Amino acid sequence: HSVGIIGAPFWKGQPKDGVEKGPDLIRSTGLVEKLKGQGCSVRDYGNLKFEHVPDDQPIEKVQRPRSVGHANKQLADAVHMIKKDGHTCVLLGGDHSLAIGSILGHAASQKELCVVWVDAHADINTPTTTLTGNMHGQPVSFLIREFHSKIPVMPGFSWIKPCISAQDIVYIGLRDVDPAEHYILKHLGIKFFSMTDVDRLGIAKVMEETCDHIFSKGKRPIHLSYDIDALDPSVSPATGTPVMGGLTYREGIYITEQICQTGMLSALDVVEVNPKMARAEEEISSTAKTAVDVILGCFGRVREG
Ligand SMILES: CN[C@](CCCC[B-](O)(O)O)(CCN1CCCCC1)C(=O)O
Ligand SMILES: [Mn+2]
Ligand SMILES: [Mn+2]
Repeated sequence: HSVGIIGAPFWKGQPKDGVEKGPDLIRSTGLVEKLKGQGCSVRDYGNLKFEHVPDDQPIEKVQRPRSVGHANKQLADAVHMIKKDGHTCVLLGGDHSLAIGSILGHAASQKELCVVWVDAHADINTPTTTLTGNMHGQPVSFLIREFHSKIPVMPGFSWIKPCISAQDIVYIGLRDVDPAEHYILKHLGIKFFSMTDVDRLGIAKVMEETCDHIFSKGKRPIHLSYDIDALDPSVSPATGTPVMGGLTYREGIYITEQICQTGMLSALDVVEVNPKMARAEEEISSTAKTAVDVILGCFGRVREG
């Protein structure tokens, strides 16, 4: 595996500071050394520098829209470059609004990509349906073609062209979905495995059905967007929007082992690690270590040795 790492210390998709410390916290937990230790070649492209966007007043309810749009344009260009350099791209967040740039940058180099979105949340609010105005709850609505007439024009977002269709994305781990989001998921017929489905089917069947769905017309590059809050807060408490009843550590790692097995992983996001949301040092280290283990599982680490 050839891995290109990019850090995006960005927090403006949500209000809680600390998530911008995610990239360096994950690195300090030994990510590069451990990837090399399991035979990967690794290039760390460092962290993006996000310049201040002045007068970034809310638009209706949407908070910090210009900063989010600008940061994601920078990220999209970086991810595109990393893909052209021939790596599987690993984005270290930062909040989940960064998936806009990560997936668009990925799509610029891989036409037929599909998305596996591992998250307690659907992140599919539009600027109109959002209840909080936080853009980390909206990225998917900017990416899906079926929405194109439903997203209001916003400054900083004119560069965005949706790059996937509703059937190109599968969710795993949903357990805190807003009513408007649920309507959108059902209306667009988007495939999802909630925590109820994980309980009913078991994670092995969930992954089997996920791969059947995304590969129904043949294998294609996968973009795995992994929100650390998909995991149970007992495993990864240091995050901004924790929700009880999440994936176990084993389920979270099994997902990565299965995605790795397809041989089609082309880009990975690991987002929403926020050390300031921890109540104790152990909570920071548990969250950071789990984030590293998620990445190692994507690049060939198997528990049998
Ligand atoms: C479920 N939608 C939320 C959370 C988005 C989480 C983003 B992620 O990247 O961490 O997944 C929450 C909306 N609720 C907040 C509490 C009151 C009811 C609405 C939103 O702000 O849109
Ligand atoms: Mn998310
Ligand atoms: Mn989430």
